[in-house]
Amino acid sequence: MIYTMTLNPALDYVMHPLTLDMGFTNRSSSEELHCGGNGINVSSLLNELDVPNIAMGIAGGFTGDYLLRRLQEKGIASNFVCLDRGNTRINVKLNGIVMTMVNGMGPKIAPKKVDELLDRMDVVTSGDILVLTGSIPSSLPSDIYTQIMRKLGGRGIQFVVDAPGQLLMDSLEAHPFLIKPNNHEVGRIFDVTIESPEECAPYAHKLHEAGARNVIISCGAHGSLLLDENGVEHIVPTAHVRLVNATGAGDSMVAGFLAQVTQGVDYETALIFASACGTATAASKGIAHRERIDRVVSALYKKMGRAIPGTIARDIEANKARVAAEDSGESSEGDK
Ligand SMILES: O=P(O)(O)OC[C@@]1(O)O[C@H](CO)[C@@H](O)[C@@H]1O
Repeated sequence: MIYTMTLNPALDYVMHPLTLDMGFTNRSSSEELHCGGNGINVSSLLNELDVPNIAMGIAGGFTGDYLLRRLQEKGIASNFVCLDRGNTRINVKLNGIVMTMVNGMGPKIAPKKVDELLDRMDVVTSGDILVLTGSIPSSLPSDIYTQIMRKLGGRGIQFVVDAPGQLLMDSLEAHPFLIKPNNHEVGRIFDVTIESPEECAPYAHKLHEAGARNVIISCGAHGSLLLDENGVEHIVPTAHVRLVNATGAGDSMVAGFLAQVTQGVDYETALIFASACGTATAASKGIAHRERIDRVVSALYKKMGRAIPGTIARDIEANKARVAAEDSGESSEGDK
């Protein structure tokens, strides 16, 4: 089973302002509300791909109730500690000419709620994957990810960590199965400016030597690099799409990679699929749906001049058949 952990979930309120003049009232042309927070995004994409997973975390107040209800409606299994006071944050994403984000701080979390969460983590057992991703609310100890990994260490659990700066570096002592920073985050860690996957390679090796087993570094439209646990570098480009909203694109990559490697697929194929999932979300309002992922997978293989591997091609065909069957079911329902 794959578990995702979102300590500071959010409702992502996406606005599309036509202007952004500081000090004046600006008007948005449309708005959307999505369930957010990195772990929840990973769970949402896994759910699109029908990969069993459970979203864990801490939620509170009316926003937390809404979030948990939406997860349930979408069929995403969850195991959240509920706060007695305080609201899950609302993160504002201003999707104008330049994307601007204002992320909330999140509610205060009482120590007994942290203990409750740590107790609940005993459900994660040998053979499971635990994805630790996203910011840590300021009222929680800054080493909470390390605490969780130490508590669960030695139980045959694989950790995936997608966190900024020191949080990521501290996690390496637990030899995570996968880390996935982007080029900017890696640049900040090593105090360098890097754009392309090729430029990221020396830093991926440093992260590997420091303890990470697989290192993916995403570089936006420049593509992405995977240094796998055998020390082999893989570089894939990005399919060309119209950018709609990059929020959750990195989380979608993590989900896409896990969806493939848990089926025993080779690392290069998993990276290509991960890249397509990230791109599909960047081209979507919210986390990508299955149909768009399939279209982007096909476009990416075409761009690379390669045939789609059999297992993925069969999944795409099966999904097309499912959608067609649902559509014809709907139209015959409508005829009644
Ligand atoms: O404030 P954090 O925890 O660093 O980031 C939270 C967040 O920006 O990340 C996700 C995208 O990856 C969004 O769904 C969410 O709003």
